[in-house]
Amino acid sequence: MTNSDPLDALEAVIRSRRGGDASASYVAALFEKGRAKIAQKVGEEAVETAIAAVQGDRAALKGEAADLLFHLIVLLVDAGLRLDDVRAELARREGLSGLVEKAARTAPPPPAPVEPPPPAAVPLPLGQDEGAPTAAPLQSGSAETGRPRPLPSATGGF
Ligand SMILES: N=c1c2ncn([C@@H]3O[C@H](COP(=O)(O)OP(=O)(O)OP(=O)(O)O)[C@@H](O)[C@H]3O)c2ncn1[C@@H]1O[C@H](COP(=O)(O)O)[C@@H](O)[C@H]1O
Repeated sequence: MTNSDPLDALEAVIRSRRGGDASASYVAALFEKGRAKIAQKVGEEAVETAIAAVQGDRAALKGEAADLLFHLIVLLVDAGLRLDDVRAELARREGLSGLVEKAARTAPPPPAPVEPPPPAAVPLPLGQDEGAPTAAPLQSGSAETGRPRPLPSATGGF
């Protein structure tokens, strides 16, 4: 099978260099140095890419972007990922505006549930003093503890 995408072809070559002769292959030497070194190269190339862009140097930007992509693929391969994994992630995001996604990320948390108000005092019927028996309370107490039970919420409880 032929690789028509140059990035796929490059990924295949990079993959084939794992465990190779570090004295004969830059990629094999990178793998040998380890993930921290590869990640450092990605960081350096990213900074150089950004500098070239800010300086408006299109030729340098093209070269640095190529260096960045190359080292990023080495890092992905070292981490056991494929370009197809990145493509799938980008496809998953297709159609989701970065502005919408960011707004959802920074949305304030929903308000805390409101505690029900304490039960209102039951007014005494006219002519009845405090010592006399009163009407049954709106809220019945627990038979076991005598403490008032919490009011049920409108939605059936918390
Ligand atoms: N696309 C590239 C590619 N892009 C950049 N580079 C190398 O990446 C290095 C980056 O340059 P720097 O000056 O930043 O790095 P450095 O100073 O050499 O490295 P450090 O001392 O910082 O570790 C250079 O040596 C470039 O030649 C690449 N090396 C290889 N490839 C591809 O990878 C394939 C396999 O390469 P080998 O494994 O070397 O056969 C090649 O056929 C190419 O297709």
